Formats: sequence, structure tokens, C-alpha cells
Amino acid sequence: MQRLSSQLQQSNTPPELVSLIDLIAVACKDIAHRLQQGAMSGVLGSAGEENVQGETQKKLDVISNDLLKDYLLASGTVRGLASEEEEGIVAGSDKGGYLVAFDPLDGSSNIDINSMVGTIFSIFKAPATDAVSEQDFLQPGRNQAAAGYVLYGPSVMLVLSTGEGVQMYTLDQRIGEFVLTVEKVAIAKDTKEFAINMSNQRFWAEPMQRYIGDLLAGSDGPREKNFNMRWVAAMVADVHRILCRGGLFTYPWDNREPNKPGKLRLMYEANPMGMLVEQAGGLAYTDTGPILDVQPEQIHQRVPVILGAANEVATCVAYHAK
Ligand SMILES: O=P(O)(O)OC[C@H]1O[C@](O)(COP(=O)(O)O)[C@@H](O)[C@@H]1O
Ligand SMILES: [Mg+2]
Ligand SMILES: [Mg+2]
Repeated sequence: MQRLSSQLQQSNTPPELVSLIDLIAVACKDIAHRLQQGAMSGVLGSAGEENVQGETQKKLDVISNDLLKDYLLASGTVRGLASEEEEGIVAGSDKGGYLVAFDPLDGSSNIDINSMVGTIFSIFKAPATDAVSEQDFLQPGRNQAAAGYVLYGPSVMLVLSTGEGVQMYTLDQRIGEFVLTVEKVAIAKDTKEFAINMSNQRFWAEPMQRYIGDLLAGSDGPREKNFNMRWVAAMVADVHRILCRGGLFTYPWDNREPNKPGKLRLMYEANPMGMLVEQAGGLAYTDTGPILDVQPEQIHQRVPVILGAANEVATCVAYHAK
């Protein structure tokens, strides 16, 4: 049985990064415990506040954010934090070598129906500056030192990349430790499964209308095969399915709010998932090219996302080039 920290110590991961990932794992075990207690822990429902993006915060969004913040800031390994639930960056220790961006609770509308949610994180090396600023975070995802998520499902799983492929760990509740359960994740290049919120169909741009239209036409259409569709409404769970059994996931631009480039956030949703998908042999694109090459302009920036099976992502992207 290979535990998370011993597995990381055996790889080329710097010791400070091992401690940081370990700490994120500890915070997520705490979040998992509160989720499992459900209504008994009094954490369900809305906190009655809005976050910086005008969305209602769930109590658990706030609790998960505070837990991660407290654990990480106490550690001394973190120079600064950025979170979906924090308007600006939060300064950490001057001696900390890393910056962490996170979505403390992804898919939070699933909490009240006891469905899957997760925590997504992205880690960069902190540049050598005197005082940490938002500018330090605005690095392309290609620079990530590590990225991953914890999925709170029937089992609690930590999925991680430090740039040497993607590993999956499962929380062994008997010993309270994440143990290695998948050593090398690989996404098949072709697929017959896609994930998109179909209720937004009439709002999509024309290339996405055409692409999805051709998938829906199945064996009678130009793709000459039938496609299945899934949508969990938690990116973390939809991407987990893709890492386990393949597929394509997209949250495209749509014209409901034309000024917003998409729904998903670059720094703590698209970038970390982009790294995992590329490290597993898939592709992760936005409308201008690979997600990991996007130069961020602000920490809460949104991007259209198309990721998963390499050949299918390339096909979808080609519709946009026509
Ligand atoms: O409800 P929709 O429009 O289908 O959106 C679902 C998407 O929204 C998200 O829940 C956004 O994440 P948060 O819950 O962290 O805001 C994604 O995880 C998911 O893919
Ligand atoms: Mg999210
Ligand atoms: Mg969230």
C-alpha cells in the first residue's frame, strides 16, 4: 500500500511541495468529513451572502474556503492564495515558496441533493518578489508545479499531477490516509461520449451548434457513430469521468451574458484540469488555443473550455476554425 506522502517522496517532487500537497489533502479530509455528516453537521443551505461573482454562497463554500485558508496559511509554505470565494489574493508567509489558487467547493449546487462535489487546486512556484501581489499569480497554466482535485463521491479521491503523469489516490477511511489506487491515468484518444449542458443549446455560437448537432445525428450523420451524453453539473465529477473512461467535456461561450467569455474560471478550474488532462494524454483547449498557454489577465477570469479525448477535442476545435 503506497501512501500519498511516501509516493511523492519517491518521485522528484521537492520536499516543500510534498508538504504543501499533504496539507491540502489534510484540509480536504476535513471538508470530506463535514460533507459526510450532511444535515447533521448543520452545513447545508445558503450562507445568504454573495461571492465576488454575484453568486449565492453555500455555507459549505464558505466553510471549505476558510478551512483551506487556515491550514495553508498556518503552514508557512505558501506565499499567497487565490480562491473563488476571495475577491483579492490573500498574502501568506514571506518565506513561502508557492502560490495556490483553488476552487474550495466545485459543483456546489449539488450539495443539497447529496451529489458529487470537489475541491480543485493549482500550485505555482512563487516568483522572487518582495511582497506578493495579484501579478505574481498571473502566470500561464503551463508553469503549474502541480495541480489536482479531491472528489467527494461514494469514495473520496485525490487526483494529482506534479508533471509526471496523473495519479489517483483513494481515501482509506480505516487509516485516514490517501493511498495510491491508479498509478498512471491515460485518456483514450477517441470517444463516443460527450458532456455539455444541453439546455443552453440555443445560446451557443454557430460552430458549437454544428459540432453538437453532428454528434446528436449519430450513425445517420457525418460522424457515422452514436454518442452518449452525461452532465453531472460539477466540473470535478465530469472531468473525473473523462480521466476514468474517456470522453469530451465542454462549457463553451454562450450569448446569455455576451460579455462573459464563458462560465468556468481559468485560474482554479480550467488550468488545473487542463494540466491533468494533458498529463493523461488528452487535450485541453479554449477558443484561442491550449488552455495552458493562456496569459491570465486577472485571477477570476473566465474561459470557454473544451477538454478530453485528444482526437475528439481536435475535431471540435476544427469546427471553430471552419
Ligand atoms: O449549472 P451549469 O450551468 O450546468 O454549470 C455547471 C458548472 O458550474 C460549476 O458548478 C461551477 O463551479 P462552482 O460550483 O464552483 O461555482 C462547474 O463545476 C460545472 O461544470
Ligand atoms: Mg467550480
Ligand atoms: Mg466553487
